[in-house]
Amino acid sequence: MPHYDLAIVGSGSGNSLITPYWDNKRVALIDGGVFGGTCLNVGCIPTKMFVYPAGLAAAHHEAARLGVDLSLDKVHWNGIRDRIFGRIDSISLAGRDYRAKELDHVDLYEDYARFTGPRALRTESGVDITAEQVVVAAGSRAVLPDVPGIGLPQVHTSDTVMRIDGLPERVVVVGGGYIAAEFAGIFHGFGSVVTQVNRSRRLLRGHDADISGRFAAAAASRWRLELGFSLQSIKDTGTGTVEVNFADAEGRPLCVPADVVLLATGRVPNTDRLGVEAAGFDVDDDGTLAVDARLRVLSHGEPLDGVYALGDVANRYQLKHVANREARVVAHNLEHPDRLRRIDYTAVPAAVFSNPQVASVGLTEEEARSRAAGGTDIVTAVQDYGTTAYGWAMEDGEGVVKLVAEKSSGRLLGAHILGHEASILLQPLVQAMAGSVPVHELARGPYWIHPALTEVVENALLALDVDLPEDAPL
Ligand SMILES: Cc1cc2nc3c(=O)[nH]c(=O)nc-3n(C[C@H](O)[C@H](O)[C@H](O)COP(=O)(O)OP(=O)(O)OC[C@H]3O[C@@H](n4cnc5c(N)ncnc54)[C@H](O)[C@@H]3O)c2cc1C
Ligand SMILES: NC(=O)c1ccc[n+]([C@@H]2O[C@H](COP(=O)([O-])OP(=O)(O)OC[C@H]3O[C@@H](n4cnc5c(N)ncnc54)[C@H](O)[C@@H]3O)[C@@H](O)[C@H]2O)c1
Repeated sequence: MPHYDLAIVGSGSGNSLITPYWDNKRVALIDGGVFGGTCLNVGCIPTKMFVYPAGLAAAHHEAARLGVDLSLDKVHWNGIRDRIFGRIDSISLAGRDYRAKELDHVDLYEDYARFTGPRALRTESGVDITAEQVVVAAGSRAVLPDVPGIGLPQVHTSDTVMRIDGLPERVVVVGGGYIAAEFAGIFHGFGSVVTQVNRSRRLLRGHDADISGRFAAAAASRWRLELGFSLQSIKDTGTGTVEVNFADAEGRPLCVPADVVLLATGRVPNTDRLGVEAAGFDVDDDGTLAVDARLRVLSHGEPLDGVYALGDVANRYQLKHVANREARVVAHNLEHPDRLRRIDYTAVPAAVFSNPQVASVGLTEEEARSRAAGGTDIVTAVQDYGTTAYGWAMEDGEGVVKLVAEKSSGRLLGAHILGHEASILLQPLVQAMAGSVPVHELARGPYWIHPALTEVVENALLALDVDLPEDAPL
């Protein structure tokens, strides 16, 4: 039975753990899927490679408002698709070949595996592996509603929809989260007729209510949006298209014809496919592997030495920058078992690369008010892009920055932005929250470039009614 110094399940964020430290040791890297995991192959990277040209294609809508006539002549979907995957597939393949062929100390098992003990695994093809230390980086997968027609060839998840042949004329997007928002933006930008249908009445749940409300209004002004409808069935019309059937809480039906259906109804951690019972690993209520602050997997509430988990299988964020940070902590802890470091989840930001973009960090207004200790005053500021010079230049009537802070300390508790380049505008606010820079220092300390769009962030900070110390910058 092969025995390793380190066994890693999952070649996404798990791949980065094979540092030079392991050069003279034996490492098993196990992945039954495409080498490189979700972000590279079917997630962050290809989606954003579609988002960018879709944004260019959508520019004619905005240009008309500004007195510039543009037209969208043609979208070469297959060309765009082949350019994107020509690049991505070769990166994945090169990574695979490097691990499989060029590194003598690494064995790549291209197979799914299940645990038979806390440091023992069996691959699907029956190879038993043991290791001194183990990392579970097995990610998550799309959940599919159990309805008739789910297996039709017109029905996709984010794993397959980016590879379809030809730009579909009519797309139905089912769901109201990140993935639904991003793909509705992509297909709308390219000129497909998009219908987005979501079960709950709120899009981008978990976001600040003002922002999700504004996002829903923006979405409804671009594509057809139906809220409060749950998917019932998908029917083959026999002509190459489908009918997508929904019903609301009262049973009222909604039927939308489509060439392509995208199911974006959430993702679940792959914990259930790992044999966690045999390993004795604890699982949290949300299905993620239970870990301590040092990212050691728990068994009966106690951390297992040398057994770590990271990424979507172990956290509720489902974000690549979180998985990457966790991978750095785990890499350190594997190499320094006597000096274990803890993960810090302070100020984790997220962005939805839809049209418009949404970005946020920290608490929503509702969360801040419900969590505030007695006597703590919560203050908010809402600043429209359209109130700043750059917003005038854009004739923007949609973008907004919303900030949430503690009045007495000037501590920024949350920042929520919707609009052009929201993900970039958010970053100084993330920096401030991570570095505990109070609102008055961030607003009045550094110069803010005039008349850049960042002035909307500066003005939102200045508008927050926080208590100023006497020596606050002017
Ligand atoms: C469409 C889409 C867009 C996204 N966009 C963004 C974005 O813009 N920004 C962002 O921050 N995040 C984004 N995400 C989320 C991000 O991709 C994930 O959070 C991140 O990739 C998770 O990394 P991971 O290492 O945990 O898992 P993965 O990268 O999924 O790696 C897990 C690997 O484990 C393998 N595996 C699973 N089970 C087993 C087993 N039993 N045996 C062997 N191998 C196994 C899988 O084949 C897979 O390769 C997006 C996700 C999707 C789906
Ligand atoms: N830019 C990014 O950072 C990015 C992009 C994509 C994905 N992600 C990550 O991937 C994760 C998964 O994204 P997601 O959008 O699939 O999940 P999600 O959980 O955010 O959204 C799922 C949506 O589907 C709806 N839904 C569920 N069942 C339904 C049904 N039967 N009929 C109609 N609607 C239904 C829900 O109401 C919800 O709005 C996110 O949590 C996110 O962290 C991140």
